[in-house]
Amino acid sequence: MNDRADVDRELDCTLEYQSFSLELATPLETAAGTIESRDGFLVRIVESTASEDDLAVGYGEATPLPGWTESVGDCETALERARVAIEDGPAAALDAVDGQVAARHAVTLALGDLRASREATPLYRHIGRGPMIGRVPVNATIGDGAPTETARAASEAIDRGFDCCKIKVGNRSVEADVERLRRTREAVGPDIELRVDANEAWTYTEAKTALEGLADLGVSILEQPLPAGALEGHAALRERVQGDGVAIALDEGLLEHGVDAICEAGAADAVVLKPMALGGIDVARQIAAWVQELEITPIVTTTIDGVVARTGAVHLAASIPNVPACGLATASLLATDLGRDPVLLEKGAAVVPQAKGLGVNGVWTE
Ligand SMILES: O=C(O)CCC(=O)C1=CC=C[C@@H](O)[C@@H]1C(=O)O
Ligand SMILES: [Mg+2]
Repeated sequence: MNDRADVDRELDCTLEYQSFSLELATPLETAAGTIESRDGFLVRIVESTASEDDLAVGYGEATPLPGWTESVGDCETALERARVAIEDGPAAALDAVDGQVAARHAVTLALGDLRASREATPLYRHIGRGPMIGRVPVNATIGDGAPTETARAASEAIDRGFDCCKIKVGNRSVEADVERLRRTREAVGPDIELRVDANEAWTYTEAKTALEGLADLGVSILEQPLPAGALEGHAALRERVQGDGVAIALDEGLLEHGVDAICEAGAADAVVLKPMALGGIDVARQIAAWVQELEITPIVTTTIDGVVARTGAVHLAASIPNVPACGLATASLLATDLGRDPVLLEKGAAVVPQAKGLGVNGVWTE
């Protein structure tokens, strides 16, 4: 913090971190592999001044994911650097985690939580400076499974109040995946939004074939059908699907190419913003504002994180005007969590915490 008040306050910051391991209730099957557990670090930053009672605390979470972020080892090394560097102030701690996206996510989230708490404002209003937002729309996340299993999981999600489901594809033949979506559409009816995520699994020909079937089933978004590098391929798919309602979203492609290249190639209708993979909700918020200027839709998702990072992603989504359904309802994928979840899911939306800061408590083990 560098406003006038801070100089007068002689701020003193400490940073600590604790490792954790969270099992998934059921492994999440994706075309990029199976996610069985989430190992990471809880981060706490305490800012104090000479006066005893002037203490502020912020929490962050670094949950590396292979293929998306640095390794757990590199993350821990970066956090140790930040633990020492913060004696010279928050900016030094940020320098210490530069280039390590999960570690930077944790430090920036803890600083954001701390600063928003000092402002006595919810984190989403601290980062977006926008109006009060009560809820953000969310999608259910459904992994790869047999047609009957997929249709059942989607029906259960609808029964729990969701009106949007994102289904993992790309592990089977295109015909088998289209059949999975057909059975799901039969089970949930015409009014539920269905999206699919292929995690780079298809060739252009496979994606073209899939799109014909998916369009007939009213699928709204096809996420990352081709390898991350294939910008021209995604642009060509977009030209093919003009008017048939299937939008192309880039996820891994955003991390590979960035916004400029995607926009220049005309490769995406939407981009997926994963704060953990982008290095923080601050970075993701800037990208969201940028792509909305370019009439590209931002969609926020977790990286199947603990409650601290997941709640940070909810605040990020709440700070983005007119955000569509986001991949934030991943708490149920975890068998255990870091602490109580301040985010209630109801009627297809996440109720945004209005407490000061992040709004997560009881996660730190003394
Ligand atoms: O978007 C969602 O519904 C939840 C997040 C999600 O699907 C993912 C999180 C992390 C890695 C991937 O398996 C996957 C994705 O590719 O979007
Ligand atoms: Mg994805």
